[in-house]
Amino acid sequence: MNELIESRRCFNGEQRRYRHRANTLSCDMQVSVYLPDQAKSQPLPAVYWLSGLTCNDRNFVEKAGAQRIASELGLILIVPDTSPRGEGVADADSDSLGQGAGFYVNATEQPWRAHYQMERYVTDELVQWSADTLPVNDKRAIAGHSMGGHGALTLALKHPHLYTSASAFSPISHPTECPWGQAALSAYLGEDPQLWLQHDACVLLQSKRSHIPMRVDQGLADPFLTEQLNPQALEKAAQVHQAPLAMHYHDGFDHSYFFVASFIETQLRFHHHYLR
Ligand SMILES: N[C@@H](CCC(=O)N[C@@H](CSC=O)C(=O)NCC(=O)O)C(=O)O
Repeated sequence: MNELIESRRCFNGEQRRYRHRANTLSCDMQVSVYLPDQAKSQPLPAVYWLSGLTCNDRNFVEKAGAQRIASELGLILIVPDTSPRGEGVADADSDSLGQGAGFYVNATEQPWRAHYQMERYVTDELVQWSADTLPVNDKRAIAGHSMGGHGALTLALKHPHLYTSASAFSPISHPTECPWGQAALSAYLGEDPQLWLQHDACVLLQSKRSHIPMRVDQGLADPFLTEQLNPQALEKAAQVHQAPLAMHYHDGFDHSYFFVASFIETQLRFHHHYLR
């Protein structure tokens, strides 16, 4: 099953929504896609956007205002949901676990492992779905916010052949050492912290020599800055291991999509430079 379920004119392009059967997740998934008009005459590069806790595929496309600059630059935006969904899919009474909180890992533990395979979904099935469904070329970037910023950085570091560049707003930078990350990684991967290391951008920067250009934007009025996000740990790991990370701090900005909307143009121009 692969259906176009909504299409609306937006700047010089179309804001679409698809529903498709996701075999890796064993459920149906909704994906939002922004398709600039340039795609009518040539295949275009794509930016994959990964959203944060409590989000689905709509938060970014309705709040970030990314379509205007994507239409100018000729970038297709591909925005998946943040977890598997449905009545038969395990859930938790928490904003940071279960539906809306897939953390972009492949769960190995019960009751999660039957559906929560978000790393494989994003890096494998969604890439193939995009090639089969959309006028994409073979250039891709990945970006995200908060939990999705963690996803963008870790998936780019683990799958560097897939992406030309990666960026994040307010990422959960060191999930093995923060409450959101520890709760999710222990549930999805088991209690042994050694099993979590491959899903922490700070650790991946230490163990892999990364050449992928990365940009992070972080608001300094973000209420989650110290307890959950820890951008300084990421900055330090990148410095020590000479990884190409540009960290930008912004006075007065919080964790919301008002912050994302303020700098999404900067991040899309960053990706466009490498995708050309
Ligand atoms: N209530 C939760 C945090 C909810 C929240 O702030 N979600 C953010 C992402 S946080 C990290 O992944 C978000 O994007 N919300 C949707 C939106 O449209 O703003 C808590 O405090 O634990």
